[in-house]
Amino acid sequence: MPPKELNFITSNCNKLAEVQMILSGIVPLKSQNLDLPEIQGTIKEISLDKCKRAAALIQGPVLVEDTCLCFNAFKELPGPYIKWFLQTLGHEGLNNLLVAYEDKSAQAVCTFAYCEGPEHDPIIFEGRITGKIVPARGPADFGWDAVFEFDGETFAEMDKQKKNKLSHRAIALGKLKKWLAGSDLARSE
Ligand SMILES: O=c1[nH]c(=O)c2ncn([C@@H]3O[C@H](COP(=O)(O)OP(=O)(O)OP(=O)(O)O)[C@@H](O)[C@H]3O)c2[nH]1
Ligand SMILES: [Mg+2]
Repeated sequence: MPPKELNFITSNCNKLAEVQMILSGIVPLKSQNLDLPEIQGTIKEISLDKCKRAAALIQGPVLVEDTCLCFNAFKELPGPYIKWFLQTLGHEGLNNLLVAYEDKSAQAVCTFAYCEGPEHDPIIFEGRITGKIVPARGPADFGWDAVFEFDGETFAEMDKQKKNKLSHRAIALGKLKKWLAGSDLARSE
C-alpha cells in the first residue's frame, strides 16, 4: 500500500531541497539527517541495502536515495563512488579524468528506495539522464551540477524549477509519484 507520508533519510540538504520541491503538494515529507553506511555493489544493491539499514535504525517506514554519476567512457564508473571522486579531485579533476577519451558523455542516475519498515522488502524507483562532462560553469554549491551539461546548460546554470522538472531525480520521483497514485506499473524493476 502506498504510504500517506514519506520520511526521507539523507545527510544531503541539497537533495532534500530538491525532493521537497518535486514532491510539494503530492505527499507530506518528513526528513531525518543520517549519513548511512553505503556498501559496494550495483546501483540497485547499494540503494536496497541503504534502505534496509535506514529502516532498521528508524524502526519505521523510510525513503532513501543514492545518486551516481557514470562516465560512459569508464563503463559507468565512478558511479556510486562519485562522492569520493568529487571530494578528492574536484570539478577540474573530474574533467581531467576524461582528457584521454573523446567520449565525454555521462549518465546521472538517481535511485530511490522505499520500505515500510525493517521486516519489509524495499522497492526501487530509478531515473537516468544523459549529459556530458564539461569545465565547471555556474554556482558550485551542489556536488557535480557545475560540470554536468544537459542540452547546452550545466545543471548549476539551469533554473532550479527546470532542473527539478527534467533531472535524474525528477524522473525517479515521477515513478514514485505514479506509484503513490496507485499504479504499480510505475516501478522501474
Ligand atoms: O551536482 C549534483 N547534482 C545532483 O543532483 C546530485 N545528487 C547527488 N549529488 C552528489 O553526488 C554524490 C552522491 O552521493 P550520495 O548519493 O551518497 O549522497 P550523499 O552522501 O551526499 O547523501 P545521502 O547518501 O546521505 O543521501 C554526493 O557527492 C552528492 O552531493 C549531486 N550532485
Ligand atoms: Mg551518501
